[in-house]
Amino acid sequence: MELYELTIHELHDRLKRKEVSSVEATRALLARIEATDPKVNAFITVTADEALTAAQEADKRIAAGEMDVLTGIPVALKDIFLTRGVRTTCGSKILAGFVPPYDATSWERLRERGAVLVGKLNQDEFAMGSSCESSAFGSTKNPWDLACIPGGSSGGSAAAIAARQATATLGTDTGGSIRQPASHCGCVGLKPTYGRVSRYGVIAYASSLDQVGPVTRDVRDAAIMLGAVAGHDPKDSTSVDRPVPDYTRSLVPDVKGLKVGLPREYHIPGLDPDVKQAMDAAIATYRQLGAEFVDISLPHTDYAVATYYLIATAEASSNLARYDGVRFGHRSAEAGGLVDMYNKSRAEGFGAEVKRRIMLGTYALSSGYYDAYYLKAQKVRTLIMHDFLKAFETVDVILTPVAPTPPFRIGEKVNDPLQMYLSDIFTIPVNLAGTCAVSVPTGLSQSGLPIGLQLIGRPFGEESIIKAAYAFEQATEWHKKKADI
Ligand SMILES: NC(=O)C[C@H](N)C(=O)O
Repeated sequence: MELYELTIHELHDRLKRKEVSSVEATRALLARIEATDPKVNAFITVTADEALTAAQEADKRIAAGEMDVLTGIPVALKDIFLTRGVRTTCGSKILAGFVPPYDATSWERLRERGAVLVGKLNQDEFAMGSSCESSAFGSTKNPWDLACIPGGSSGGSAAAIAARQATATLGTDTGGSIRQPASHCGCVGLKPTYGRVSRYGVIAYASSLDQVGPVTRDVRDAAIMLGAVAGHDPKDSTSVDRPVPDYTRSLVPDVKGLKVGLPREYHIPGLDPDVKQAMDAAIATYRQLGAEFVDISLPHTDYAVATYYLIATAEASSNLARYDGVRFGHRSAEAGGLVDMYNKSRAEGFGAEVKRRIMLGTYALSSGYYDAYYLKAQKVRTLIMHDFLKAFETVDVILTPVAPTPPFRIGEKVNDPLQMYLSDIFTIPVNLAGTCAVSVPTGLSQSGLPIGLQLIGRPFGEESIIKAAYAFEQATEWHKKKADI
């Protein structure tokens, strides 16, 4: 096994036994990035020098016996996390030269435990997209097939894991942005309950939906990363002040008697036959393991995509108002007066998808339309949330596909935003309900591309989805399959 292929817990064991140093592991990953990233384009910025300095520090801590499970582990972050002194672009030209003066809380927590940052990862611009094609820094390719998308918006976070360029990564998920790329790249991706992880220092897209979470090689690593970043942060008033369990204690391969809900509304006509087959096989595996299946209904599912694209765009139009050419980022060189400067800076700095969403959101919030669109969407959101809470009265977890199709080809949906938006049909309701879900590898398509299954838990039920995901992972071999790159 090469050093760059190890999970967090495997590398930790070797570091602990002093078989390898963090500097050696970091060098192995940096060399791997250099060898593979010209093809994959998962990284916007590689922080080689900073990484080696941090790895030396970690080795000192290890030598002094001050070791944590993350000490010396090379990680990479979606370029939406503020990193002090390291350029942070959010995949946008408007922030191309932005160097933040402080760290996001989630990164600060990893850093304090001794994690080593190897770089910042590509993403859809401002996290708006499902394919990583809207980045101003070129699209990321799927390491399983370079002609295909890795998913989005945290496409770089998933591609870097699949290409073995980082031991673990962090992404963000507003409507599926962790789970869908994890599913498309054969990784584990976990979106925690809204409020479980601080959003401080995470560039805001849709603040009532955004949530930070890990993308990893296996479920154990996801549990480790979640435990490290979760918990109350006085700097984010939406982070919830409740104790953080030791999620690794949920790594028990036992689902006997677990009640798993199968929502009837998720049997959509557009479901790809390969995805359907992978789901059927997953259900059979869980049955063999002793889980019980219950037919459930989430009656407002049909409205989820429309509701999401009203709320997310409304919040985005407000959040992105700060990019005005004065406070952050790009300022047009052409501008005459103040208004002209705003207009030109934003016109030059934002890409097409971001502009589309700002316009949609501004329209939905404008007087006369607010009640008809935004307010109505908020009411439907509550109904969707109630659907889930009702379902969780009878089941422990809900099982669904992550995405309706395996990874599609680069360019296939770029000119058809509606088709692109439908990629998140199974993930969006979870964000609207504010609850948690994980994506786990569950098969390969006819053409050998990864497919993921989604396990949805009740609010703050991360332990139950980790347990169910772990049992499945231990019973199958899918997480051991590797992209041939
Ligand atoms: N950001 C996300 O979670 C992805 C979703 N496809 C969106 O564009 O909004």
